[in-house]
Amino acid sequence: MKKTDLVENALRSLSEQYPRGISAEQMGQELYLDRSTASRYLNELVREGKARKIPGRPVRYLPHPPAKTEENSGKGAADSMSPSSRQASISELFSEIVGAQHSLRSVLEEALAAVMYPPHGLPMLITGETGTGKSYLAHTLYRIAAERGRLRHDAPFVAFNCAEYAQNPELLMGQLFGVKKGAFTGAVDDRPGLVERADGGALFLDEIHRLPPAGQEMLFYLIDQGVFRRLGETAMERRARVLLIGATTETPETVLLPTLYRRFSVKVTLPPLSERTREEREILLRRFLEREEEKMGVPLNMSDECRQMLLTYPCKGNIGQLQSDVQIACARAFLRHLQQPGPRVTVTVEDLPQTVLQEASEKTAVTTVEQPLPRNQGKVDQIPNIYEQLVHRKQMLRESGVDDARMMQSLEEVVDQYVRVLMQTSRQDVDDLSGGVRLIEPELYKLLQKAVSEAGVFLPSPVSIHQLTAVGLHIQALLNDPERRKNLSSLPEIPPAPAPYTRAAECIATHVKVRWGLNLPTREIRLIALILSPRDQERSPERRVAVLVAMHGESAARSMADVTNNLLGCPVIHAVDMPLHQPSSVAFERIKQTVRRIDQGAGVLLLVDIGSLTTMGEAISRELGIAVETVPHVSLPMVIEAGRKSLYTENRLEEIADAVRRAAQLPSILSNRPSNRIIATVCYTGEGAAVTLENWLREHLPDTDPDVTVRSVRIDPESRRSPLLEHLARTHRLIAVVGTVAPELPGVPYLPAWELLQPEGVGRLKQLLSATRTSPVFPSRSDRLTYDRIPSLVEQGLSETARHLNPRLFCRIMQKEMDAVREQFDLSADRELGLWMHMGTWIDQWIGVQLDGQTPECPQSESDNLPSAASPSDIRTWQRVLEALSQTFSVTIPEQMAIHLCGLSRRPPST
Ligand SMILES: Nc1ncnc2c1ncn2[C@@H]1O[C@H](COP(=O)(O)OP(=O)(O)OP(=O)(O)O)[C@@H](O)[C@H]1O
Repeated sequence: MKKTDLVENALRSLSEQYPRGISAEQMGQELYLDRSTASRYLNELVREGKARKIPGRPVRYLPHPPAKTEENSGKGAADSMSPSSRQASISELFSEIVGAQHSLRSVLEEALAAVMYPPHGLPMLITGETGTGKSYLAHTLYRIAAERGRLRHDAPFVAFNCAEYAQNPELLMGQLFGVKKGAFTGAVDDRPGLVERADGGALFLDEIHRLPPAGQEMLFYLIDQGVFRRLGETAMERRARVLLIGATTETPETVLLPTLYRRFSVKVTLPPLSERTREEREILLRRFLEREEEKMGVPLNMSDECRQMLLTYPCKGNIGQLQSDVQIACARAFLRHLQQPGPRVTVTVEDLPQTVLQEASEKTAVTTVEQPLPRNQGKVDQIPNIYEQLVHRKQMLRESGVDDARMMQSLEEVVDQYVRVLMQTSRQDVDDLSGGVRLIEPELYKLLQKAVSEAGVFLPSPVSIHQLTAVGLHIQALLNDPERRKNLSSLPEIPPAPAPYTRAAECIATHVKVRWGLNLPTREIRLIALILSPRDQERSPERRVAVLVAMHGESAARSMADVTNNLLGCPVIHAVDMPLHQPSSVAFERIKQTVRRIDQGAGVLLLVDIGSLTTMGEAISRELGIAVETVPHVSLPMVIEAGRKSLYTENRLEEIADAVRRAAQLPSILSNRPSNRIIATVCYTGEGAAVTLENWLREHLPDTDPDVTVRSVRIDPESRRSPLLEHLARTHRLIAVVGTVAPELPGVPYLPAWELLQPEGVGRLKQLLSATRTSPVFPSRSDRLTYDRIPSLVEQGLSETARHLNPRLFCRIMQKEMDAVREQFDLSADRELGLWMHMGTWIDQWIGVQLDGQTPECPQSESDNLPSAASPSDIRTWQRVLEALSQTFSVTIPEQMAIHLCGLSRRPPST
């Protein structure tokens, strides 16, 4: 409805109350417009011939032609407003609403005019993105209408979110309009609906577009004629008078029936937070903090950095999100305060939810890098993405409820580990090239040298080429990879390094900013200082076992090391070649120097071929005081095994040596015997789930297939590839890959781990075995899966694959909620295991999808379309589980999921 129409209608309905005409001021008071605006509209009506002016002081206006006397003109309600209340200004009336004087002024004027419209207000539609304050506005309007006499002072306010029952239209309509006994199965009594409860007051329907067309039509009649019927009744005999306020996040003209849409006389749109002024955002933040402070009963303050971030991050969920982000941050700070009491609670960036940091850094990343970047893309892949690791670790720890001190310690470990990898890679680079630096771009390296030499006068000890290369690798990875720049702020607080190194790091940051426009925040500068400072090397000793291959010949050792490093995708094997003409004293010296250089504090595994080389290890160990374990008769499989095992810091020197000796005895699975059958078990580490599965398969493989070898392999999390797996596929008959992650390996059947523990999975495996077998078949052993093993199996499975979900927490919720499902669907343990993994995997994906700002979608399966539809009680059972998961992980679960799960959990037809 246009404002002039509003004024015209008001002029007509008020003409009885003001028989001598209404002045612009009075009209303004009635409609909460200022005097000049009311006067402008009244004069427009005069020009259009819809009103006439009564000259005098003040000038008055009457409708033209004169209005008919209406019954129930709303006189009582209007009269009950005191003159002073009529004069209350918008900002007084909406004193709680931030923005009433600026961003929201015209919206509020219009909305107020609608609810105050005689006799009982006009139906109104509020649109706006989620969290812009639609519900809040609706409630405030109702309060004003009740306080100012447009509604009874004790009139009800009934709010209902139509999305809540949207998947069950019958239930939704019943909730809203009431139910006649017997209207549908389960309607055992006559039941009034919300419309009846709201009679005489306000009915707020959020997400009104989720009402089915029949419901929208009923609403239309309710607005238009004040009549409705309960579900199951045939005649529109019931009457109710409600002030209807609808709200939607959608474009209403495209989602509402045109009849209903048009029936909303007033439509207002609330602006998103990004369109509100900085001052308004500041007031909102202050107000939310005050509320939290009041709840805590302890003085509260916030660090400047944190405040700044809350005032500037995009905050896609608008005011609602800002409010909940503040609440979460305050709750975390309060928890810390309880553990370490002090005079006040201080909220810092550390307390902010991950989404805030992510959104903030996305924004920074977009704006900071303006210049062309050095390109050395291939090399970036060797550097782990510390930001992603931190985000992941933080989320896992938070969900597991660890305290802040442990969280900090754990994040520091991630940083330490990262610095170690940088240092190790830089050593490799520098050593292998006899002094040259090849992994980082020359321009970047020169710039680092320049920056450090500018600060050099202050440095107590010179920065080594390794340290500088490590810094270069880190910065280069940042410059080349936008994904890393997105999460810059996820670094934890790093303790400051001694001032000279911080100064050197600042110099580097300045040069990087000038050359590439990349702004390195304080934490980044501290990380660089940490790498540069000598203290770092003491703080983070390298703990991996180093592996050295030493062999007679021109290039045998080097080429074995190269093949292995290539297969493992990591430079883990060092090599010393011993040409036949070289005296063994020279070889001894070279090996000794190499051992000294590559030892990281966990010892060196020396793999040699024959002769004098087999005894050198012991002598070197005695001389250097470094643990050296020698394994002779080296072969490629042994080098690969050594490399694989040394990648994990938990493996000790003797364990790796033993594993390598065992590999020497086994029939070589790497020898070129393409007829040998092999099953690879895979996971992201090659050590966790892959090894468990390897053991499981060895135990469960039928005796009829003694030739099948099972081999655990690591899959690279980024590329989902594994050179070793590809190698096995070339050299063997790779009949299946079983694991927690599907590798990129076309043509080889993949069996997810959890499927293997279900009858279908075992069946598939048997088929694969029999299809590739040449000998006869014997029955296999039975699977002894019991219900109580499900949580630990699923936790283990998910911990290999889940990127966002906390597997333990997930299993805890499932343990609590699944009893009802098990009972209702009569689930066997193996089917249930499959369902747990299925759900865990999907929820993990949806959290990721949601973090990317997208909407989760329901998986599809053939059973979804089976004719035997799920019963309401089946759906409800699954809905309860999904609700618990949705709340715990703050993830929106697609509505269809419950039906999808009903399909999956339906008993298989008996055969
Ligand atoms: N103008 C405002 N001034 C002060 N607080 C506000 C304002 N607008 C919203 N809020 C606060 O933001 C919170 C979220 O607002 P609200 O729930 O009304 O948003 P919404 O648009 O209805 O969201 P949704 O579409 O998700 O239901 C409210 O609890 C309220 O405290």
